[in-house]
Amino acid sequence: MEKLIQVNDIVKKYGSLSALDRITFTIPRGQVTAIVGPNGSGKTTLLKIMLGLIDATSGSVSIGGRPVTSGSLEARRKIGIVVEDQGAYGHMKVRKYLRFFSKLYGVPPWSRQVMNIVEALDLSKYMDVEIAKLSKGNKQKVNIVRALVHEPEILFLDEATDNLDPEVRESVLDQIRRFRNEGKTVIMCSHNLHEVEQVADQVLILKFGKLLDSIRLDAAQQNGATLNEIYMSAVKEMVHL
Ligand SMILES: Nc1ncnc2c1ncn2[C@@H]1O[C@H](COP(=O)(O)OP(=O)(O)OP(=O)(O)O)[C@@H](O)[C@H]1O
Repeated sequence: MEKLIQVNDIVKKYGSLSALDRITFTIPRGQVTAIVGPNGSGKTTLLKIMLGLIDATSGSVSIGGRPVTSGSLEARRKIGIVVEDQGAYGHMKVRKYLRFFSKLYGVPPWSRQVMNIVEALDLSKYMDVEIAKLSKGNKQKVNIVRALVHEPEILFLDEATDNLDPEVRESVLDQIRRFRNEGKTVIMCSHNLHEVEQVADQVLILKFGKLLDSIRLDAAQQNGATLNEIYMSAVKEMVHL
């Protein structure tokens, strides 16, 4: 498997708090990696460092062999990001918003692929509605389409299926599978282990900023273990010293 992302000995401190404590792992190209762990275990902090949105206290991240630091714009063109509540553009109608982001990335709006995603997420009927007036779930769907307008190579999702009804959640999981089947790479944080089990190849378990385990799901499944069992035993064993 080709290594795409290398995370090496990352430490992130907020004052005396170690939000991340010597985290090292690799992410293979063309696979789905899920980061799971209890609230406050450091998942979002880790994603932000991998994206170059914040700097680590020490350690390094590279994507495709190139170091990521805050402000490394070149890497960002290859990346799509879905986080909850991207705020700011609420006054825009969905159509204008998506067109705006296509322009920003210098890609033509309404490629067949983008239209397919709009349809798959059942967003067509909301194209002329202001984003501020959409339900949380529909806002999140717009976030997902926006993250894909420039056809990125790598998709980062932070709790992306929160607020989605079961049917739409399933279509988002389908989009993740489709993306992966095109040889692209997905990194997702989620509290929903059932969902993770359906789409992930690799699962990283964090607690108190430490990486407790890195699991290949196909191997775990061959051994008859469910992700829920593995997760519960890992997080219960780990106590804060
Ligand atoms: N800007 C900040 N300043 C101070 N502490 C922070 C900051 N951002 C995060 N933290 C702390 O770092 C730790 C890890 O937070 P993080 O948001 O990465 O966890 P998480 O695993 O994503 O949590 P959740 O599952 O609740 O979203 C927490 O203790 C959090 O309070």
